[in-house]
Amino acid sequence: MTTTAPEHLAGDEDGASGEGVDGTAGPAQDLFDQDLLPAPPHASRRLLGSLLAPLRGRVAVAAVLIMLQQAAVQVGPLLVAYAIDRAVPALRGGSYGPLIAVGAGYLGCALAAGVLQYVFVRASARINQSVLLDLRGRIFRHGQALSVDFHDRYTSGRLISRATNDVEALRELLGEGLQELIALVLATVYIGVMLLVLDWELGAAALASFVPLALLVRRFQRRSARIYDERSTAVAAVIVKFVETMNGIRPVQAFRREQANDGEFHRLNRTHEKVNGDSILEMARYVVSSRLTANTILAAIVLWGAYRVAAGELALGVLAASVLYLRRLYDPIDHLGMFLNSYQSAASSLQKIAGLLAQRPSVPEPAAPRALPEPAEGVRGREVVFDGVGFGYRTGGEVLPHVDLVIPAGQTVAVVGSTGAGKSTLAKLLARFYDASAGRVLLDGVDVREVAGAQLRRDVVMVTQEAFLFSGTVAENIAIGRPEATRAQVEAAARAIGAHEFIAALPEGYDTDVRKRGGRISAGQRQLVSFARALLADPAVLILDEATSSLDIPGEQAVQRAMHTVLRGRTAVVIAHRLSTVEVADRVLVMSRGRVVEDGRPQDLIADRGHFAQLHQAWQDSVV
Ligand SMILES: Nc1ncnc2c1ncn2[C@@H]1O[C@H](COP(=O)(O)OP(=O)(O)OP(=O)(O)O)[C@@H](O)[C@H]1O
Repeated sequence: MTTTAPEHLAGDEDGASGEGVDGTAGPAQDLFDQDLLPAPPHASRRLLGSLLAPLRGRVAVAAVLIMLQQAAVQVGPLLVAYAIDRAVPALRGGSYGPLIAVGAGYLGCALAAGVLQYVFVRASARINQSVLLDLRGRIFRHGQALSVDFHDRYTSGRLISRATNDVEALRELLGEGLQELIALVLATVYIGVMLLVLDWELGAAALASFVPLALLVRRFQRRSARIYDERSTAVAAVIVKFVETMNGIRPVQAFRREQANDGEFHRLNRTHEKVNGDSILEMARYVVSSRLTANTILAAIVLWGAYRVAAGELALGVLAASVLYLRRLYDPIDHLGMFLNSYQSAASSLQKIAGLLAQRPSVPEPAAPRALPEPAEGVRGREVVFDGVGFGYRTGGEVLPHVDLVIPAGQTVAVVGSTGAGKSTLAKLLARFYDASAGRVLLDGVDVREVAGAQLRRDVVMVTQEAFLFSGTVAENIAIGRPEATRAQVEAAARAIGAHEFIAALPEGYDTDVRKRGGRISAGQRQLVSFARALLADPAVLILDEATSSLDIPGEQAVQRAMHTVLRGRTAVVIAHRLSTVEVADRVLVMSRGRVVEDGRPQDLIADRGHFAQLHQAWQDSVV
């Protein structure tokens, strides 16, 4: 099943610029439309192995415990046979000893089995919790480590589904299913041996009865594997739709999408329900057919056994014990179905998680990072070079055909151009959210692909329009790029860009939690906070992508004033729609269809009467 609609969410989440929506080729049939991502063979088995490997010792202890527990449980029918064939005749002869021994043995075994089970359940619960803790952590870390390119295509709803629904499926398997299976396998082995020891003919017949039962199990397993794949995809689709709608609740309500969304959600919900129904039906079919088969076999064995008892070939106690053993074997056959259900569910979930974890960042860390040279005395910025850079998003056509550009250290460059011209893309290549498909982006002569991620994030900071705030206080949000900053430094940064007044007016000032009521912060204020954040991070290269677009005129003027201070000495790339922003620039680049079509000082470009002159005129007209 494919869920194309949620892909739009990726664009919305990524940034407010509506990326991916007007992509040239459009994200038609992307592999990422599917839940199952490509993974190397046996990836899920290897994943499970790597999760259990550190717990080897504990797994071994749990295995010994369950073996002992099953041994204690399976002695019961043997004691019954002894009671019927030996203790009862002895009692008739006046000897109580054997019967007392049987009673004491039965009690002792029951006690031992109970204690062992308790210890085993505790041990295996600890193993399960460790595995799940590890797995959830891995999914989260991996999701964070994967490049923006991955998140453009794989929606956050799917990621949530992996970390919740799929981990939960594994929890069910490890929690209950696996314990039952181990107990069942061990019981089968013990009972098989006991039956053969008691009476080899009866034992052989009982073991042969496994053939039809195994065939039934196999058929059920095959069918439920398919159903479980469908089920986990259907669950993910429901989650994706839910997350998409709730994340975009404002546009949903603004555009009256509720009814259409209801319809779509209902459809996905129904698909989920139907797949669930199929799974229950399949289970019911299996339970009925396996019970019928088991009971028929049991009836045949009882008849045959009774005939042999009558003929004096078999002791009554042995027949009774054999029937008890067989019942113990056949009774859990329903559970085996349930176990197989949770096994299928977990196997399909594990495969999806393994597929996710097998993804490698498209913007990898360099194997041998190169340090950026120490800046020259008095220089804060770095030289930026685009050397024959070409780029296209994976889901679209070519966006930047060929860019050659040199920005000397300390220069402020404004990038202007029509919507979709490639301005943000240029900036994102510089911040290395994506890697160029051709050519190189150089920082002080070093290819950004060779710079360690940590250094690059320190040296190149991008402030975007969305101005995302993390949960936490305003001060923490400003200090994100420099957590060691003192409160005085945080305040100084806020003052420098004119954010101090509104922050001081918040209920708890800099300590106001931005996610709590009362800490609600407007779009413009969010931009001021993220601007202060960038200032405090003090990068060598600052990219402002429409960073002042949500500010009102006084707010913007405050930022304009601050910009001169903020940008002085550093290299800055300012993507601007407003004339006022361009005024701070030493140089203007005009982009059209991924190419730099004009490049020069603002006043020179105005004099040249080209694109920029026209834009400039239009701006001036709109201001008047
Ligand atoms: N994540 C993405 N996946 C696919 N295509 C994308 C993505 N982001 C942008 N594009 C496409 O690349 C082209 C350039 O987009 P870009 O955001 O760089 O333009 P822009 O000049 O910054 O536009 P705007 O001024 O509207 O923000 C557009 O056609 C856009 O649809």
